[in-house]
Amino acid sequence: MISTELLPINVAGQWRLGGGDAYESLYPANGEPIARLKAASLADVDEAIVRADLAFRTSGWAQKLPHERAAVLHRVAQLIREEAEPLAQKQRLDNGKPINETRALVASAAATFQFFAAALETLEETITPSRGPFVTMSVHEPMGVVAAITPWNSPIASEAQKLAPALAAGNAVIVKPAEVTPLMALELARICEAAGVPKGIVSVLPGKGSVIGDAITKHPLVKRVSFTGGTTTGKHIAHIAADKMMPVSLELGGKSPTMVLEDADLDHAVNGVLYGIFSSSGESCIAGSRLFVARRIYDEFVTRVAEAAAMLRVGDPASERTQMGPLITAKHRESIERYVELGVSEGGHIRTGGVRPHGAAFDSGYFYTPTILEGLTNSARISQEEVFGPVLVAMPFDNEEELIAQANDSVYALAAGVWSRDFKRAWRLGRAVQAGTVWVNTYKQFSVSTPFGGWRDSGLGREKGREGIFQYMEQKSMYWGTNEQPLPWAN
Ligand SMILES: NC(=O)c1ccc[n+]([C@@H]2O[C@H](COP(=O)([O-])OP(=O)(O)OC[C@H]3O[C@@H](n4cnc5c(N)ncnc54)[C@H](O)[C@@H]3O)[C@@H](O)[C@H]2O)c1
Ligand SMILES: O=S(=O)(O)c1ccc(CO)cc1
Repeated sequence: MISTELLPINVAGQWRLGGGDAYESLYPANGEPIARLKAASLADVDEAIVRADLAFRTSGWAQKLPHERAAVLHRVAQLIREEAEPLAQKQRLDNGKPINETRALVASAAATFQFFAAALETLEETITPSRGPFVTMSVHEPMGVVAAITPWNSPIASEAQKLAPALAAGNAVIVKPAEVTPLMALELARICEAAGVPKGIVSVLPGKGSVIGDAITKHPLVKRVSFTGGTTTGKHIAHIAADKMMPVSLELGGKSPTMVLEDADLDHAVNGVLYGIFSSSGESCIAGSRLFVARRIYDEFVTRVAEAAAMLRVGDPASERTQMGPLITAKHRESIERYVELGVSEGGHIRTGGVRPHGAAFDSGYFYTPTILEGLTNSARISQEEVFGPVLVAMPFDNEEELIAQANDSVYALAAGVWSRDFKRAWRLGRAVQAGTVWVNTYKQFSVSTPFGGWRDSGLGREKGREGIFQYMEQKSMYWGTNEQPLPWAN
């Protein structure tokens, strides 16, 4: 247990107990409580947003010069790095990911603050070509209060990805973390305050999405929602946003295809496929959950992937040797088990996995074995729906045309992988596959300077990259008259 005391939440700079129901955050590896807190109430939501709006207008945060705000964000990055190990351990407890993964997420959160601090300092507004007796320019203004709604699967990284550009842009930010993983957002708010972000500019309101997230989205003072989570929730938020004429960005689900061609470096591809689906226990939006393998090498390749999957070290997230930890909750594991049963009822057979691991070490946590299904087509429900767990569907293909048709036959279009030594084929497939991100001869690599987002049901808008900061700003075109030529009605 991190603390037996009820943890305070952050209502526009006031650290206090939430007004909602008390609940416990559980360690997915053993189901034991690690923290207790009270969720935000609807009154907390309203108070946080009204006070955030006041802080936006009066704290001076939005008026700071870019290099001054950037200095604060650089300090946030530095403080995250100074506290990296305790943060990683806390996130391990909150979310159950293996410690090596939580360390990488903490490092990426620091890098994200550093990147947006640098982006802010070097941001250029544009003077546009004039077409009259005036000087024209395009500038950007902060929006006011913006909301960041995040899922449970990569807490500190998802929150940093929204908080850093939104703060860089000069806004006040309401963070609504997933109910089951509230700790990292609270830690980031504490660090932002310590680094010099004025009180009231960051709030953290944990609680049920359908209540707290909904109220935040509908609030008239909230000028933008940046949402990461499931597609159904994202569509619901998009409807609310349409009614408010509010811009949204939606980072949603995926069912990403990985394509392995006959000429691929198979050692490399086996590792890439395993990492793509089984890292983070498959609880990853970009999990490579549909594997298409050239028929000529299908048996050999899938045998190698299945043998390696069965050898993955599933277990204690605290151990540096662990490759796959537990799933997030007992309920989520049940949903994955139902998907595997569905796959079997649709005609699939389990090549490996498909069970809970046995042994005392696993009894009270939410563990599941790396699972591969074969014998299914791309139109099976388990090939079409996001499982969000360690379940791979493997399918052979006969030619490129059929491969692309199947890879693109999905409501999702978030990511894709291509494995081939033939540059021309890899280029052709990489350009033909419909996805927000394509990895060629690698998978699940990220750079904060490269935009990320999905097509179709995988989302709207892009995060990261220098342009990511503009999501949180309104654009303004300015015309400066030069008085060289009178307006038509001049007297
Ligand atoms: N594309 C990406 O970048 C990306 C990254 C990570 C996860 N995801 C997706 O997230 C999903 C898993 O996360 P999840 O189960 O937490 O998703 P979710 O949609 O259930 O919840 C995400 C967040 O939205 C909140 N929420 C729920 N209902 C809401 C409502 N009506 N109004 C406002 N907020 C609401 C939740 O409390 C949580 O904070 C998967 O589909 C995964 O693919 C996408
Ligand atoms: O693998 S995930 O944790 O789902 C994830 C989160 C965010 C991003 C965007 O940088 C990519 C993958």
